[in-house]
Amino acid sequence: MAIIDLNNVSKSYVSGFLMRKKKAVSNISFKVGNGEILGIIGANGAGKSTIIKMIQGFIRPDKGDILIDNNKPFDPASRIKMGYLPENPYFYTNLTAVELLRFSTSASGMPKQLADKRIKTLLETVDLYPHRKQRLKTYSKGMTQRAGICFALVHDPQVVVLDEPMSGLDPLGRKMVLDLILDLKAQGKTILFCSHILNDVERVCDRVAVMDKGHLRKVFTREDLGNQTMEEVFLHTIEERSEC
Ligand SMILES: Nc1ncnc2c1ncn2[C@@H]1O[C@H](COP(=O)(O)OP(=O)(O)OP(=O)(O)O)[C@@H](O)[C@H]1O
Repeated sequence: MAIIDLNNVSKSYVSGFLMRKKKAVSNISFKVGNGEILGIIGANGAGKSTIIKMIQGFIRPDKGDILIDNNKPFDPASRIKMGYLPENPYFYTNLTAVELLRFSTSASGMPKQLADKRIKTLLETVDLYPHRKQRLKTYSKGMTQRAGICFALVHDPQVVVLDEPMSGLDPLGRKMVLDLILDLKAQGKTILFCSHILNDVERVCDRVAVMDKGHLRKVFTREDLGNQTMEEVFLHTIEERSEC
């Protein structure tokens, strides 16, 4: 059963002094099944974040439909099911990590005892527990990224959407997050994530979608890769299009 379902979705932005319309994504259709991990890869400006923002219900498509477990993205029934890590997480920096996460658990109505246990486990998993009482303004980029991952997961969402989850992380942090993603998969969560780090995508994704200049060029499984690396398939897909 599809948990994330995009059907013929297009989105343009209007910008600049002349208010020119520019297509960010065109006629995108794909589904992510229950318990599946789909990776989206593509060059800068390919339209990955635009897709994620529409799935989150932050912006609406001009054309086409998006359903999250049969509900529209901006429906509260969808929002409560989703956890989201933005490309550049930014939080109110006078909060400590624990205060930030308590804000999310109380907004989602999680009982306090369960919330405290979950906050502790997550902060330990990403190695932030010793820093839990520090204000976020004292965090490094990688620490903020790890706090953002906890914020995305603390209300125990069924659908997890991660925009560049490895951004700013050192090799240890990257491994930590990859293990966390695999653990979420083992729990049966549905995961969509964008990354420029193709090795990471190859390690964890069941299927990979290649975006290029607002178009979905190809969706392939790990088995489809055969002897090729993810980088070879990616470059080949992009080059094929530019030759057309
Ligand atoms: N708010 C906006 N206003 C105008 N144009 C925008 C806006 N957001 C994105 N765009 C344009 O839409 C296109 C797709 O951008 P998007 O951020 O979705 O790409 P991306 O694949 O996530 O890129 P990156 O890998 O650099 O994060 C780009 O041409 C970008 O300039």
